[in-house]
Amino acid sequence: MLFHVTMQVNLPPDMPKPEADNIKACEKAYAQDLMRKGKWPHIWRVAGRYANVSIFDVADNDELHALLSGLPLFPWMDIQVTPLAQHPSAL
Ligand SMILES: O=C(O)CC1=CCC(=O)O1
Repeated sequence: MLFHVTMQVNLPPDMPKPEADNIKACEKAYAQDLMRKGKWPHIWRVAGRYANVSIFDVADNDELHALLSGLPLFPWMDIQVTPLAQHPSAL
């Protein structure tokens, strides 16, 4: 199942930089592991925002929730999920 996911990151401005840098490094490693496994085939930066638009390819809602809630940045994210279905005009 494919899901369109928007993640808005809201790190507190007063978080110490070393702590923020460590969380971001953990996030990158976690994300790239899922990308190598084919679970996270697309990620794009939203221009002008600390946000991304991603496509997840997972078995079901429960797998998506498990992957998203495991994100190191999850406690500081607003996440919007849109389930995707086949479009009848798609080739
Ligand atoms: O920077 C972001 O958009 C948050 C993020 C998700 C995966 C990753 O590597 O960074």
